[in-house]
Amino acid sequence: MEPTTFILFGATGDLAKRKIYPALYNLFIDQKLPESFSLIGLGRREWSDETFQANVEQSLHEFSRREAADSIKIKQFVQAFRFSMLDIGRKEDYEKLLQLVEKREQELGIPQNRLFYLSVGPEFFEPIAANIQASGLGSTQGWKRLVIEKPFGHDLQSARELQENLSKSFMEDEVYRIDHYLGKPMVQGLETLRATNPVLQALLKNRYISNVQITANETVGVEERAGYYDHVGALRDMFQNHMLQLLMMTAIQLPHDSTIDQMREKKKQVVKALEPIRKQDVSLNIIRGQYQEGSIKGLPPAAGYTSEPGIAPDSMNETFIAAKLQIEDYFWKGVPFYIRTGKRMKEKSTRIVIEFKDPLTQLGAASKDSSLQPNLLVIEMSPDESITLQLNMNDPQHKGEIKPANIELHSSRADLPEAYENLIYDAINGDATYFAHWDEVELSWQWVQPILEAFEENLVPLYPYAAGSYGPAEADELLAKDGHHWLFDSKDEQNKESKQDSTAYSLVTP
Ligand SMILES: NC(=O)C1=CN([C@@H]2O[C@H](COP(=O)(O)OP(=O)(O)OC[C@H]3O[C@@H](n4cnc5c(N)ncnc54)[C@H](OP(=O)(O)O)[C@@H]3O)[C@@H](O)[C@H]2O)C=CC1
Ligand SMILES: O=C1O[C@H](COP(=O)(O)O)[C@@H](O)[C@H](O)[C@H]1O
Repeated sequence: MEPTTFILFGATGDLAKRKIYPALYNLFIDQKLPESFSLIGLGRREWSDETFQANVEQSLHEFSRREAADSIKIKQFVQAFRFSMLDIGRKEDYEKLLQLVEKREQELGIPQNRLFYLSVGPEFFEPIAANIQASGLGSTQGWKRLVIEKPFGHDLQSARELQENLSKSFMEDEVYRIDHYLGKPMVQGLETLRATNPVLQALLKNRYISNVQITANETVGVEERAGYYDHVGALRDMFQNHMLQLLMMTAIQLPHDSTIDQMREKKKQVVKALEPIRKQDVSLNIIRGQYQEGSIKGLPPAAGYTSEPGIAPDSMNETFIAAKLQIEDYFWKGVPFYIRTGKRMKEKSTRIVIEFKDPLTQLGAASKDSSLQPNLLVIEMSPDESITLQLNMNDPQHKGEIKPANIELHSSRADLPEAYENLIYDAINGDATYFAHWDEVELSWQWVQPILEAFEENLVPLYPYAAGSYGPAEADELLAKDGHHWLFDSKDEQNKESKQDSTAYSLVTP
């Protein structure tokens, strides 16, 4: 791996301590960091290197997936860390930073490979990129990369403006837009699952598939992020980025071992093929909701959204969204994709469910056997990671009866890398496969824009739902009018019964 200087804006912030330091530490333990690695943390606080290192160490104790008990390893890890005070708007701070970066490069005898990680609010992306360029930090003799956190823009126009400004300082292949869902191991495995298994590849098309459901439900509420979330809502926070990326990763068709360019082109084609939604039709296909007081898993009632600290009492911001989308291409035409995401839901669950058609009904069998459950392929990403195939089998104890059987594959490794580990590793190695390309981001905003406008103009009702539920009843009706229902929820009685009755074959992969 190439020697790297990791320059972290926002080194004193929440994301750095909860995600970035633990990810770097786990890469270090797994020997997946370059041998010559130097990190320079930036913020306005007057921290010495020692205070910075102590804060990093503390964050490992609090947030690392691995117990950070080996004090020798931790000391080795943090000795690469230095701190420099920097106010984003002060040009002279960048000159001081350049001197420190060059000093460290000389001390370590390493080339000028610089990775700038912007773990700061989006209003700072442009001034930082411009100052990197103006100060000479960006004129390296090695490579330079810019890793930026979400959100990338607030709507289509602001995203375009941001892109235009960033492109004055960084080329597109130097920009790594983080979408942490693309770092999740199950998401990264989707393409391989399909491309290397002809049995799945053959079936993943409209001829055999009834519908696809993508869910990212959370039990947490707005937490301490009211200032951010109340201006953003579920549509911008989750749907425009994470959920549409999951849709692209589910729908792309690629040969095994395809290149990054092929993958990006195919992802782009998927969003391009999404049937556009007109502002006046938004309420037909999109349900928005806001959580009210309610109890999750028998705990004391959680406050309603508008009673949360920092939220406007009359806020019309959505904390839930459910949508029906159609991909107008050769493979998926006619297959509805249902997407939903919400806060304060009954359970934490991120999953993709693919429901297969019932060939018996299709072939016009005299009467459909109502005990038959649909075949399902379920990809669970959170809280556990697994792949389940639901099939129908003869119940050996009651001859002639047909029962669903779930074949569940899960990894025996309890310590799978976290999304940030995968993504930071890739950024250091210059592999942008699992980062969002500008074309995808722009097309996603383009598709979402009429929905943003319809919400702003109040053309879509804001349905209340109780905390601890599965969202407003209208989200169920969205599917019911097509003859479907949300699958694999624990309230999914049909599925619950079938699970109770079903034979489970649990396979653990090495
Ligand atoms: N926290 C999370 O879970 C997630 C965050 N994100 C994104 O990550 C980014 C960072 O979020 P988060 O860590 O939560 O934010 P915080 O508010 O916790 O941290 C902000 C950081 O920015 C620095 N900062 C603010 N103003 C200035 C300035 N004028 N000059 C120099 N540094 C400044 C602060 O340093 P100091 O105060 O020392 O100046 C601090 O380190 C945001 O874009 C957010 O949307 C994305 C996904 C999840
Ligand atoms: O990006 C975000 O994601 C989290 C949910 O991430 P997950 O990996 O726990 O599913 C969400 O809570 C947050 O609001 C959003 O900004």
